[in-house]
Amino acid sequence: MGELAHHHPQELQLHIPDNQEAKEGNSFEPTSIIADSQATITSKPKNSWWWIRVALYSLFVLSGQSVGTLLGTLYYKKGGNSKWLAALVQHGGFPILLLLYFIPTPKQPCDPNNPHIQTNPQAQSQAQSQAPSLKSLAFVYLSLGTIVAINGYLYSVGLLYLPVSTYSLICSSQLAFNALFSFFLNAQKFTPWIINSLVLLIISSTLLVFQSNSEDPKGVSAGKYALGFVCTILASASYGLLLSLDQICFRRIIRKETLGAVLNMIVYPSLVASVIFVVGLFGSGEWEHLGREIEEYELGKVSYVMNLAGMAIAWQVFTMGTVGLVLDASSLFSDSISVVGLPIVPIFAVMFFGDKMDGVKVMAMILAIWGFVSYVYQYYLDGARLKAQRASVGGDGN
Ligand SMILES: Nc1ncnc2[nH]cnc12
Repeated sequence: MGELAHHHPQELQLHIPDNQEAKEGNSFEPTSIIADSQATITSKPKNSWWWIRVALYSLFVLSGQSVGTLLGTLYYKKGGNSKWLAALVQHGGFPILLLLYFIPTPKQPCDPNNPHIQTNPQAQSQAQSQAPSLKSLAFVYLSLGTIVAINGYLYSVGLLYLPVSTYSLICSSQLAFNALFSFFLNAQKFTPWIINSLVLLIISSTLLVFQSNSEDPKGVSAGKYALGFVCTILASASYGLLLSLDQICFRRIIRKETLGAVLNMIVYPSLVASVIFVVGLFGSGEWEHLGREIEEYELGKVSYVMNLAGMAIAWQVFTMGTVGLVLDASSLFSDSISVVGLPIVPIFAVMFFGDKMDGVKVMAMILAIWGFVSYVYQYYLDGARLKAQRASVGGDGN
Protein backbone atom coordinates (compact mmCIF):
# COMPACT_ATOMS: atom_id res chain seq x y z
CA MET A 1 0.00 0.00 0.00
CA GLY A 2 1.37 3.37 -0.86
CA GLU A 3 2.40 5.57 2.00
CA LEU A 4 1.14 8.74 0.40
CA ALA A 5 2.52 11.94 1.72
CA HIS A 6 -0.30 13.39 3.74
CA HIS A 7 1.02 16.01 6.02
CA HIS A 8 4.56 17.23 6.26
CA PRO A 9 6.67 14.20 5.54
CA GLN A 10 9.87 16.14 5.75
CA GLU A 11 9.11 17.31 9.25
CA LEU A 12 9.31 13.76 10.48
CA GLN A 13 12.98 13.54 9.94
CA LEU A 14 13.81 15.43 13.09
CA HIS A 15 14.65 13.02 15.84
CA ILE A 16 13.88 13.87 19.42
CA PRO A 17 15.55 11.61 21.96
CA ASP A 18 13.18 9.54 24.07
CA ASN A 19 13.92 11.19 27.36
CA GLN A 20 13.06 14.55 25.86
CA GLU A 21 9.87 13.11 24.42
CA ALA A 22 8.85 11.84 27.79
CA LYS A 23 9.36 15.29 29.23
CA GLU A 24 7.36 17.04 26.54
CA GLY A 25 4.58 14.54 26.56
CA ASN A 26 2.78 15.23 23.33
CA SER A 27 6.02 15.72 21.61
CA PHE A 28 6.78 13.14 19.01
CA GLU A 29 5.77 16.13 17.06
CA PRO A 30 8.83 17.24 15.26
CA THR A 31 9.28 20.50 16.86
CA SER A 32 12.03 21.32 18.43
CA ILE A 33 14.50 23.62 16.98
CA ILE A 34 12.54 26.15 18.94
CA ALA A 35 12.25 24.89 22.49
CA ASP A 36 8.59 25.30 23.31
CA SER A 37 8.20 24.18 26.85
CA GLN A 38 5.00 26.16 27.26
CA ALA A 39 2.93 24.77 24.42
CA THR A 40 0.00 23.00 26.01
CA ILE A 41 -1.32 20.99 23.12
CA THR A 42 1.31 20.67 20.51
CA SER A 43 4.44 22.51 19.74
CA LYS A 44 4.13 22.16 15.98
CA PRO A 45 3.20 25.26 14.01
CA LYS A 46 -0.24 25.10 12.44
CA ASN A 47 -0.65 26.24 8.87
CA SER A 48 -3.90 26.64 7.01
CA TRP A 49 -3.67 23.10 5.58
CA TRP A 50 -3.62 21.80 9.18
CA TRP A 51 -6.77 23.76 10.05
CA ILE A 52 -8.52 22.54 6.89
CA ARG A 53 -7.66 18.91 7.73
CA VAL A 54 -8.84 19.30 11.31
CA ALA A 55 -12.10 20.92 10.15
CA LEU A 56 -12.66 18.11 7.66
CA TYR A 57 -11.91 15.36 10.17
CA SER A 58 -14.21 17.06 12.70
CA LEU A 59 -16.99 17.11 10.11
CA PHE A 60 -16.40 13.39 9.52
CA VAL A 61 -16.68 12.67 13.26
CA LEU A 62 -19.84 14.73 13.72
CA SER A 63 -21.66 13.48 10.64
CA GLY A 64 -20.52 9.84 10.90
CA GLN A 65 -21.43 9.57 14.56
CA SER A 66 -24.88 11.16 14.17
CA VAL A 67 -25.86 9.10 11.14
CA GLY A 68 -24.35 5.90 12.58
CA THR A 69 -26.14 6.25 15.93
CA LEU A 70 -29.48 7.15 14.32
CA LEU A 71 -29.28 4.22 11.88
CA GLY A 72 -28.24 1.90 14.73
CA THR A 73 -31.29 3.00 16.73
CA LEU A 74 -33.49 2.51 13.66
CA TYR A 75 -32.11 -1.02 13.16
CA TYR A 76 -33.01 -2.06 16.71
CA LYS A 77 -36.37 -0.23 16.64
CA LYS A 78 -37.61 -1.82 13.44
CA GLY A 79 -36.92 -5.43 14.34
CA GLY A 80 -33.12 -5.86 14.26
CA ASN A 81 -31.82 -7.77 17.24
CA SER A 82 -28.30 -9.03 16.57
CA LYS A 83 -25.64 -7.41 18.73
CA TRP A 84 -22.82 -9.19 16.87
CA LEU A 85 -24.15 -8.07 13.48
CA ALA A 86 -24.53 -4.46 14.66
CA ALA A 87 -20.94 -4.54 15.95
CA LEU A 88 -19.67 -6.16 12.73
CA VAL A 89 -21.38 -3.51 10.63
CA GLN A 90 -19.79 -0.79 12.73
CA HIS A 91 -16.25 -1.95 11.95
CA GLY A 92 -16.57 -4.31 8.98
CA GLY A 93 -16.98 -1.51 6.41
CA PHE A 94 -13.22 -0.85 6.40
CA PRO A 95 -12.69 -2.16 2.80
CA ILE A 96 -14.29 1.10 1.61
CA LEU A 97 -11.23 2.88 2.97
CA LEU A 98 -8.88 0.86 0.78
CA LEU A 99 -9.69 3.22 -2.10
CA LEU A 100 -8.20 6.09 -0.11
CA TYR A 101 -4.75 4.51 -0.28
CA PHE A 102 -4.71 5.58 -3.91
CA ILE A 103 -5.62 9.23 -3.33
CA PRO A 104 -2.70 11.45 -4.25
CA THR A 105 -2.26 13.86 -1.38
CA PRO A 106 -0.41 17.11 -1.87
CA LYS A 107 3.27 16.94 -1.12
CA GLN A 108 4.43 19.92 0.88
CA PRO A 109 6.92 21.92 -1.10
CA CYS A 110 10.29 21.91 0.59
CA ASP A 111 10.82 25.27 2.22
CA PRO A 112 14.51 25.73 3.03
CA ASN A 113 13.64 28.65 5.32
CA ASN A 114 11.33 26.60 7.45
CA PRO A 115 13.26 25.43 10.51
CA HIS A 116 10.73 22.64 11.08
CA ILE A 117 11.49 20.90 7.84
CA GLN A 118 14.54 18.68 7.92
CA THR A 119 16.15 18.14 4.56
CA ASN A 120 19.41 16.74 5.82
CA PRO A 121 19.97 13.32 4.14
CA GLN A 122 21.68 11.95 7.26
CA ALA A 123 18.64 12.79 9.38
CA GLN A 124 16.41 11.28 6.70
CA SER A 125 18.23 7.96 6.76
CA GLN A 126 18.19 8.03 10.57
CA ALA A 127 14.41 8.40 10.44
CA GLN A 128 14.19 5.45 8.07
CA SER A 129 16.22 3.27 10.37
CA GLN A 130 13.67 4.04 13.10
CA ALA A 131 10.87 2.37 11.09
CA PRO A 132 8.95 -0.04 13.35
CA SER A 133 9.60 -3.76 12.97
CA LEU A 134 6.91 -6.02 11.55
CA LYS A 135 6.65 -7.68 14.96
CA SER A 136 5.89 -4.45 16.79
CA LEU A 137 3.37 -3.40 14.11
CA ALA A 138 1.63 -6.78 14.36
CA PHE A 139 1.52 -6.39 18.14
CA VAL A 140 0.08 -2.86 17.86
CA TYR A 141 -2.63 -3.76 15.35
CA LEU A 142 -3.61 -7.02 17.11
CA SER A 143 -3.89 -5.30 20.49
CA LEU A 144 -5.82 -2.31 19.14
CA GLY A 145 -8.06 -4.64 17.11
CA THR A 146 -8.91 -6.64 20.22
CA ILE A 147 -9.81 -3.46 22.12
CA VAL A 148 -11.89 -2.26 19.12
CA ALA A 149 -13.76 -5.60 19.18
CA ILE A 150 -14.46 -5.50 22.93
CA ASN A 151 -15.50 -1.87 22.64
CA GLY A 152 -17.77 -2.45 19.62
CA TYR A 153 -19.58 -5.36 21.23
CA LEU A 154 -20.12 -3.48 24.50
CA TYR A 155 -21.55 -0.45 22.63
CA SER A 156 -23.89 -2.77 20.72
CA VAL A 157 -25.28 -4.24 23.92
CA GLY A 158 -25.68 -0.76 25.41
CA LEU A 159 -27.61 0.60 22.43
CA LEU A 160 -29.88 -2.47 22.41
CA TYR A 161 -30.98 -2.17 26.05
CA LEU A 162 -30.83 1.59 26.78
CA PRO A 163 -32.88 4.54 25.52
CA VAL A 164 -30.77 6.52 23.08
CA SER A 165 -30.75 9.57 25.41
CA THR A 166 -29.40 7.57 28.37
CA TYR A 167 -26.98 5.81 26.07
CA SER A 168 -25.64 9.14 24.76
CA LEU A 169 -25.35 10.47 28.29
CA ILE A 170 -23.25 7.55 29.45
CA CYS A 171 -21.17 7.74 26.28
CA SER A 172 -20.11 11.23 27.26
CA SER A 173 -18.19 9.69 30.18
CA GLN A 174 -15.69 8.54 27.53
CA LEU A 175 -14.31 12.08 27.66
CA ALA A 176 -13.61 11.83 31.39
CA PHE A 177 -12.00 8.40 30.91
CA ASN A 178 -9.99 9.73 28.01
CA ALA A 179 -8.83 12.76 30.02
CA LEU A 180 -7.62 10.36 32.72
CA PHE A 181 -5.79 8.08 30.28
CA SER A 182 -4.39 11.09 28.38
CA PHE A 183 -3.01 12.49 31.63
CA PHE A 184 -1.21 9.26 32.53
CA LEU A 185 -0.35 7.84 29.10
CA ASN A 186 0.03 10.92 26.87
CA ALA A 187 1.21 13.46 29.48
CA GLN A 188 -1.64 15.72 28.34
CA LYS A 189 -1.46 19.15 29.93
CA PHE A 190 -4.64 20.72 31.27
CA THR A 191 -5.01 24.48 30.94
CA PRO A 192 -8.01 26.48 32.21
CA TRP A 193 -9.37 26.58 28.63
CA ILE A 194 -9.17 22.83 28.28
CA ILE A 195 -10.70 22.18 31.69
CA ASN A 196 -13.46 24.70 30.89
CA SER A 197 -14.12 22.85 27.65
CA LEU A 198 -14.25 19.42 29.31
CA VAL A 199 -16.62 20.62 32.04
CA LEU A 200 -18.95 22.29 29.51
CA LEU A 201 -19.00 19.23 27.27
CA ILE A 202 -19.78 16.91 30.16
CA ILE A 203 -22.57 19.21 31.45
CA SER A 204 -23.93 19.51 27.92
CA SER A 205 -24.28 15.80 27.44
CA THR A 206 -25.54 15.32 31.01
CA LEU A 207 -28.52 17.50 30.06
CA LEU A 208 -29.54 14.78 27.62
CA VAL A 209 -30.82 12.70 30.51
CA PHE A 210 -33.70 15.16 30.91
CA GLN A 211 -35.04 14.35 27.48
CA SER A 212 -38.37 12.63 27.00
CA ASN A 213 -38.07 8.87 26.82
CA SER A 214 -40.22 8.47 23.74
CA GLU A 215 -37.47 6.48 22.11
CA ASP A 216 -37.03 3.94 24.90
CA PRO A 217 -36.72 0.34 23.80
CA LYS A 218 -39.91 -1.46 24.81
CA GLY A 219 -40.10 -4.20 27.40
CA VAL A 220 -36.54 -4.04 28.71
CA SER A 221 -36.28 -5.71 32.13
CA ALA A 222 -34.43 -4.07 35.03
CA GLY A 223 -31.67 -6.68 34.67
CA LYS A 224 -31.16 -5.95 30.98
CA TYR A 225 -31.25 -2.21 31.64
CA ALA A 226 -28.49 -2.66 34.23
CA LEU A 227 -26.53 -4.79 31.77
CA GLY A 228 -26.90 -2.08 29.11
CA PHE A 229 -25.72 0.53 31.61
CA VAL A 230 -22.63 -1.40 32.71
CA CYS A 231 -21.71 -2.33 29.12
CA THR A 232 -21.96 1.31 27.97
CA ILE A 233 -19.76 2.50 30.86
CA LEU A 234 -17.16 -0.18 30.07
CA ALA A 235 -17.39 0.68 26.37
CA SER A 236 -16.77 4.35 27.15
CA ALA A 237 -13.75 3.47 29.31
CA SER A 238 -12.31 1.18 26.64
CA TYR A 239 -12.87 3.84 23.98
CA GLY A 240 -11.03 6.45 26.08
CA LEU A 241 -8.17 3.95 26.45
CA LEU A 242 -8.20 3.10 22.73
CA LEU A 243 -7.74 6.72 21.65
CA SER A 244 -4.93 7.29 24.14
CA LEU A 245 -3.20 4.13 22.89
CA ASP A 246 -3.69 5.30 19.28
CA GLN A 247 -1.86 8.48 20.21
CA ILE A 248 1.03 6.65 21.87
CA CYS A 249 1.35 4.27 18.93
CA PHE A 250 1.42 7.09 16.39
CA ARG A 251 4.03 9.03 18.29
CA ARG A 252 6.26 6.30 19.65
CA ILE A 253 5.97 3.41 17.19
CA ILE A 254 4.50 4.41 13.83
CA ARG A 255 6.31 7.76 13.75
CA LYS A 256 4.79 8.85 10.46
CA GLU A 257 2.28 11.53 9.64
CA THR A 258 0.84 10.20 6.42
CA LEU A 259 -2.62 9.36 5.20
CA GLY A 260 -1.34 5.79 4.88
CA ALA A 261 -0.51 5.75 8.60
CA VAL A 262 -4.06 6.86 9.46
CA LEU A 263 -5.55 4.23 7.14
CA ASN A 264 -3.32 1.45 8.52
CA MET A 265 -4.34 2.41 12.04
CA ILE A 266 -7.97 1.82 11.06
CA VAL A 267 -7.82 -0.99 8.49
CA TYR A 268 -5.69 -3.54 10.40
CA PRO A 269 -7.43 -3.21 13.80
CA SER A 270 -10.81 -3.26 12.01
CA LEU A 271 -9.81 -6.46 10.22
CA VAL A 272 -8.88 -8.08 13.55
CA ALA A 273 -12.11 -6.85 15.17
CA SER A 274 -14.23 -8.03 12.23
CA VAL A 275 -12.78 -11.56 12.47
CA ILE A 276 -13.69 -11.58 16.17
CA PHE A 277 -17.24 -10.36 15.36
CA VAL A 278 -17.75 -13.03 12.69
CA VAL A 279 -16.60 -15.71 15.16
CA GLY A 280 -19.00 -14.21 17.73
CA LEU A 281 -21.87 -14.09 15.25
CA PHE A 282 -21.49 -17.78 14.40
CA GLY A 283 -20.35 -18.93 17.85
CA SER A 284 -23.30 -17.30 19.61
CA GLY A 285 -25.79 -18.80 17.13
CA GLU A 286 -27.17 -15.31 16.38
CA TRP A 287 -26.61 -15.92 12.66
CA GLU A 288 -29.42 -18.51 12.68
CA HIS A 289 -31.97 -15.77 13.37
CA LEU A 290 -30.76 -13.40 10.66
CA GLY A 291 -32.96 -14.94 7.94
CA ARG A 292 -36.08 -14.36 10.00
CA GLU A 293 -34.87 -10.92 11.06
CA ILE A 294 -34.55 -9.72 7.47
CA GLU A 295 -37.95 -11.25 6.52
CA GLU A 296 -39.71 -9.57 9.43
CA TYR A 297 -37.91 -6.21 9.33
CA GLU A 298 -40.66 -3.59 9.59
CA LEU A 299 -39.34 -1.41 6.77
CA GLY A 300 -38.76 -4.27 4.33
CA LYS A 301 -35.76 -6.19 3.06
CA VAL A 302 -34.30 -3.42 0.90
CA SER A 303 -34.42 -0.98 3.80
CA TYR A 304 -32.77 -3.59 6.02
CA VAL A 305 -29.81 -3.85 3.68
CA MET A 306 -29.70 -0.09 3.09
CA ASN A 307 -29.84 0.53 6.82
CA LEU A 308 -26.86 -1.76 7.48
CA ALA A 309 -24.91 -0.40 4.50
CA GLY A 310 -25.55 3.17 5.68
CA MET A 311 -24.32 2.26 9.17
CA ALA A 312 -21.17 0.68 7.75
CA ILE A 313 -20.33 3.78 5.68
CA ALA A 314 -21.21 6.24 8.46
CA TRP A 315 -18.98 4.46 11.01
CA GLN A 316 -16.04 4.35 8.61
CA VAL A 317 -16.42 8.09 8.02
CA PHE A 318 -16.50 8.58 11.79
CA THR A 319 -13.43 6.42 12.39
CA MET A 320 -11.48 8.18 9.65
CA GLY A 321 -12.23 11.50 11.35
CA THR A 322 -11.44 10.21 14.83
CA VAL A 323 -8.09 8.63 14.03
CA GLY A 324 -7.13 11.56 11.78
CA LEU A 325 -7.75 13.94 14.67
CA VAL A 326 -5.70 11.79 17.06
CA LEU A 327 -2.75 12.07 14.68
CA ASP A 328 -3.19 15.74 13.81
CA ALA A 329 -4.26 17.06 17.21
CA SER A 330 -4.58 14.64 20.15
CA SER A 331 -6.77 11.85 21.47
CA LEU A 332 -8.43 14.30 23.88
CA PHE A 333 -9.28 16.71 21.09
CA SER A 334 -10.65 13.87 18.98
CA ASP A 335 -12.80 12.64 21.85
CA SER A 336 -14.00 16.18 22.58
CA ILE A 337 -15.28 16.50 19.02
CA SER A 338 -17.27 13.29 19.33
CA VAL A 339 -18.76 14.48 22.63
CA VAL A 340 -19.64 17.82 20.96
CA GLY A 341 -21.58 15.65 18.53
CA LEU A 342 -23.70 13.88 21.15
CA PRO A 343 -26.37 16.63 21.43
CA ILE A 344 -26.64 16.61 17.63
CA VAL A 345 -28.31 13.18 17.71
CA PRO A 346 -31.42 14.38 19.58
CA ILE A 347 -31.61 17.43 17.28
CA PHE A 348 -31.58 15.17 14.23
CA ALA A 349 -34.15 12.94 15.94
CA VAL A 350 -36.41 16.03 15.94
CA MET A 351 -35.95 16.38 12.20
CA PHE A 352 -36.14 12.73 11.17
CA PHE A 353 -38.13 10.90 13.85
CA GLY A 354 -40.50 13.79 14.73
CA ASP A 355 -39.27 14.04 18.35
CA LYS A 356 -40.16 17.23 20.20
CA MET A 357 -37.69 20.13 20.25
CA ASP A 358 -37.26 21.61 23.70
CA GLY A 359 -35.15 24.11 25.60
CA VAL A 360 -32.95 21.43 27.13
CA LYS A 361 -31.80 20.21 23.73
CA VAL A 362 -31.02 23.75 22.62
CA MET A 363 -29.14 24.42 25.88
CA ALA A 364 -27.12 21.19 25.48
CA MET A 365 -26.19 22.23 21.97
CA ILE A 366 -25.13 25.75 23.02
CA LEU A 367 -22.96 24.40 25.86
CA ALA A 368 -21.38 21.86 23.52
CA ILE A 369 -20.48 24.57 21.01
CA TRP A 370 -19.13 26.79 23.79
CA GLY A 371 -17.00 23.90 25.10
CA PHE A 372 -15.72 23.21 21.61
CA VAL A 373 -14.79 26.87 21.01
CA SER A 374 -12.96 26.93 24.33
CA TYR A 375 -10.83 23.96 23.27
CA VAL A 376 -10.09 25.39 19.83
CA TYR A 377 -9.12 28.71 21.45
CA GLN A 378 -6.34 26.85 23.27
CA TYR A 379 -4.98 25.77 19.88
CA TYR A 380 -5.14 29.35 18.72
CA LEU A 381 -3.19 30.50 21.81
CA ASP A 382 -0.53 27.83 21.30
CA GLY A 383 -0.24 28.73 17.63
CA ALA A 384 0.10 32.43 18.41
CA ARG A 385 2.78 31.73 21.03
CA LEU A 386 4.73 29.58 18.58
CA LYS A 387 4.52 32.20 15.86
CA ALA A 388 5.88 34.80 18.24
CA GLN A 389 8.71 32.47 19.27
CA ARG A 390 9.58 31.67 15.66
CA ALA A 391 9.53 35.33 14.73
CA SER A 392 11.92 36.06 17.58
CA VAL A 393 14.44 33.49 16.25
CA GLY A 394 14.06 34.76 12.68
CA GLY A 395 11.59 32.20 11.21
CA ASP A 396 8.90 33.23 8.75
CA GLY A 397 6.11 32.73 11.22
CA ASN A 398 4.06 30.65 8.81
N1 LIG B 1 -7.24 2.48 15.84
C1 LIG B 1 -8.54 2.77 16.00
N2 LIG B 1 -8.93 3.74 16.84
C2 LIG B 1 -10.22 4.03 16.99
N3 LIG B 1 -11.21 3.39 16.35
C3 LIG B 1 -10.86 2.42 15.50
N4 LIG B 1 -11.60 1.62 14.72
C4 LIG B 1 -10.77 0.82 14.05
N5 LIG B 1 -9.50 1.07 14.39
C5 LIG B 1 -9.53 2.07 15.29
